[in-house]
Order: sequence, then C-alpha cells, then structure tokens
Amino acid sequence: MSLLTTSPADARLRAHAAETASLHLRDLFDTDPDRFRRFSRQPGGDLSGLVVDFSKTRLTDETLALLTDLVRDRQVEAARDRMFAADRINCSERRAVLHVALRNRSNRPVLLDGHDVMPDVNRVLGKMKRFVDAVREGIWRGASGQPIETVVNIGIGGSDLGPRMVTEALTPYHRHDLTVRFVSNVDASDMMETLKQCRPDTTLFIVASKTFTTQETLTNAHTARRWLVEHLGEEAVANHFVALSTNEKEVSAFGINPAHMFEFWDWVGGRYSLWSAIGLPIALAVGFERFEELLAGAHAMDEHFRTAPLHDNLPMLLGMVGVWHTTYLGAPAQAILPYDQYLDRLAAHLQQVDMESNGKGVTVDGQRVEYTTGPILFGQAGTNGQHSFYQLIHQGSWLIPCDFIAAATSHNPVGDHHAKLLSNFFAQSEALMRGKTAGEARAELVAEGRSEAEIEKLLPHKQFPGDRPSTSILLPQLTPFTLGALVALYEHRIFVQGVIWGINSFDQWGVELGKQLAKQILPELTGEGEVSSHDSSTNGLINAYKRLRQ
Ligand SMILES: O=P(O)(O)OC[C@H]1O[C@](O)(CO)[C@@H](O)[C@@H]1O
Repeated sequence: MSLLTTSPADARLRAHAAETASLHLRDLFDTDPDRFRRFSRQPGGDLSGLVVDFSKTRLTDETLALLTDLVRDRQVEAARDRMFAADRINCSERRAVLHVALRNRSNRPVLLDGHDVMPDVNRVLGKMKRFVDAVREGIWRGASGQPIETVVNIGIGGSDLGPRMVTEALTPYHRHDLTVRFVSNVDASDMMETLKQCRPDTTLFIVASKTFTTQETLTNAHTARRWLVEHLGEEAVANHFVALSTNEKEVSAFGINPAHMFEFWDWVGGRYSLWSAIGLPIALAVGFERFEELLAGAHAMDEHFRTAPLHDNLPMLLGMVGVWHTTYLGAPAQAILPYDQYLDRLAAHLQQVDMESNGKGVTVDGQRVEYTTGPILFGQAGTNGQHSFYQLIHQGSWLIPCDFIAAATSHNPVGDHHAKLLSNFFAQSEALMRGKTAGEARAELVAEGRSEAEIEKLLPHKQFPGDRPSTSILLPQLTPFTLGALVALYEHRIFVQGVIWGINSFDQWGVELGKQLAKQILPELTGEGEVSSHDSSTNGLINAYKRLRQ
C-alpha cells in the first residue's frame, strides 16, 4: 500500500485544512440550522434506534466530499471487500483477518484458501453452548461435586480486555450465583487477591491465550493450578481448568485435556477475539443466548459496513472523521467518553484495539510514513472524567476530539439519575463546541458584581475557546445486541483509518522488543553479583533492586 501522501485527495485536504482553519464550529451551527440533520445518521433495519452525530466535528460539505474522495483514492471499499473475502490482508504474518466470520450469523460461506471456515466456527460455538449450559445448570461440577460459583479468566491483552469489558458492560444480565473474575497482571497481587475471593471446590479457571506461550498468563495459570492442587489434589485439574487457545500442543503440555479446550484460529487477531472462544467468560456470565445476541449486533454492523453507501456508512464516516482530526487537524489523541458506568472499561478495550492496530510507522510495504497515524486513545465513564481530565479538553492547548456515548434507557431507572447523567452528556459536547466568548464571560462577571479591575484579571481564565470537535453516539439501551454493534463500529472505523494511512492494522511487532529483553533480564535478577551487561541506567536500576529487595 502506497503512502497516503501519494493520493491526490491528500494534497487537497491539506490545503482545505489550512483554508478552513479560521472557521469556528459555533459559526457552522449558527449559519446552518439544518446541520444536525445533514451531519448525523440514524440507520434503519437491524440498527434502527442508533444515532451517530458527527455534526459537532469540523466538517463542511466540502470536507466530507474531499474525505470521500480520499476513501476512494485509497480504495477502502476494495480493502474492506478483501477482508470479508478472507484475503491474507495481514501481510507481515500472512494471515487472513476474519473476526467477521466469528459473528457471521447469516452463515454465508467464508472461503479461506477454498475451505469454508463457517462449519468450524459453528462447531466451536456449539461446544461453547453445551459447556455454558452445563455450567450454568449445575451439570458441570467441581471435583467434589459442587456446582461452579466463580469463574476466573486468566489472560492478558486481547484475551482479557475485550471479554472483561463486555462481561462488565452486561452486568444487568448476570446471574447472582455465578461470578466471573479476570486476572491478567503477572504481578502476583492480581492472582492472590482474586484467589482470596474464591473457594477451590466451586471455582473454574479459564486459561485464555491465543498462543498459550504468553509469560503472564502461563505464570498466573501455574499459580492457580498449584493453589487448586494443594486444596483438591491433582485429579481435580480436569474439572476446574479449561483452555481457550489456538495451540493444542501447549494446552496439553500444561495438563488440560484437549477435550476441554475451546479452539480458535490464527485468522482471529487477539484484540478482535472476544467474538471467538475467547468470549467464553462472557457467555458464562450472561448465558449463551445473550452471547449470540452480542454476535448478532456485531453482524448487523458488519452487514451495514459491507453494504451501506459511503455517505451513510457509519464506520466509513467515522473513519473519515478520525483521519481528518488526526492527520489534517493535528489532533494527537482521541477521548472515549461513555456516559454509562457499565461501559467504564470501553476505553481500555478500545485502547488496545486502536493503538495496537494503528500505532504503526511504516506502510504495508515497509515505507516510513511522514504523517501521523493512530492517535493516543484514552477515556473513562462520564461524569467521572468531568472532574478529572476534561479541564485539559476544554481549555488546554491540545486539540482532543471526543466520542460521547450514551444509552437513552437506563438499566437502573432510579429517581432522576439518568436525566442528570444525560444532561451532562448533552452539555459537554455543546460546551466543547460553543465555548464561551470574552463577551459572554464578561457579562457573567458583571452580573456577579465584579469590579472592572477584577474582570480584566479574570477574563482570560473564564473564556472557553470552543471549536473542540466531538461525535455523539446514542443507543436505545445498552443490550448485548447494541454493544455488539458498537464494538464492531469501532473495529471497522479503525480498519478504515488503517487503510487510509496505508498501514497493516493487524500485526503488533512493536510489543516484542520489551518481551525479549525481559526474558534476558529475568535470570540476571536471580543470579549472584552485580549486573553489567546493559547501559548504565538499566544496570544501575537492576543493581539497586538487588540491594533493596528483601
Ligand atoms: O492471547 P495471547 O497469545 O496470550 O496474547 C495476549 C496478547 O499479547 C499480544 O500478542 C501482545 O501484547 C496481544 O496482541 C495479545 O492480545
């Protein structure tokens, strides 16, 4: 894939960004009462009820037309079709990218090198369903005959963040007598604090690892195994451990019967794997039917992405908006701000999906890019963030586009909580868009009875520049279906952006170097004497640690 800068639309967008730099969002709204209708979308069909409003981003008709030209120049639709057609678009690993097949509820054949993957997908889903039903109905029991009360998922990265986020987001659908916990960090505190909450007789461990070689997960799994064996003996492992993996050999080597392994495939990227067997903890928490509704929601978004025309295609439009902000307006970051406590971990999940996918500095064919690619992604649930980092978004010196997400109906309709929550959701994007002018700030200070001297002093601090872009996503309610659609929307948006930038969104070589060095350092920590094989800083830190540790 060529550099973005070879695209004719790129030069025109750069010029357009410079020409429109003095436009203010407030003026765009003041001069066009129809702006919301023209720059928002409410798809019909399975996705009806979803509202995506990007009118508070710095787009004009011309910007959108140029971005559409860019999508065409970069052949994004053809790239999308190649992904759905199982081409090996992850070139550096020579892999297809088929998370869409995992939620292909139409069962349309998906041919990878002439082999339809759907029967395999359905076979594993069937195995998951039987297992989930057995655990939830108390048919699958622990070694001492007790039903399972606690499930502990041991995994990291994509084998943790996605299933953890979805499990937490779907808390209203949980059963009270089955708790699902997650352990990821190799810091023993994570595992030990979790084990304190578990009874060996009633705990099921899921070891979730695509490769089954990840240091953190294997270390945690061995610790959990020792704990179980100490309490219940070696034979208990069969009833208390299952694996989610692509690597049957390593699963067997760990001592888990392959019959208790739920398989997935190398064409499922870790950060896109919550739809695969990696979703087992979700299904255990909410039941298999709800898990299927999650898949159905994602599939509805896949179908929309595959078939909707560019001007109505939500992932395409949000991808265009993202590239406009990052590459042409120089925004370094993207905030994810769900006004929904159940989505508190959405930003952490999307952080991996976005930053591990698009945090790349070379094109697919290895040329160094001279433009910015994936943004720094961060966020947390509103309204908590308002009392923390929003100050920087409103008045700081960076341009931080925000995504606001909320559900119209709450799972907890108590008093006026939801109205208050949503009043903040609406207010924040309006405040960021309009800001507060010097005249408005002055009028307020005058009304407060401040002296002219005080007003002059306070005025610079009381103004808000506004013109800060945001996109708002409104769901009817947070359900398995709408959550599936929301997460798939982000996955495809990230894909669109990656194609425009010409990068491979599906490898992650950047995580390797630190892992390699940690492997070299580990034996040095246990060895005798001073370490001198590194730079002076690393040596100094290691040697200080060896002196300090007890
Ligand atoms: O599922 P595994 O193989 O244990 O890998 C866990 C995570 O490690 C990474 O490979 C790199 O950190 C992620 O992409 C992945 O989600």
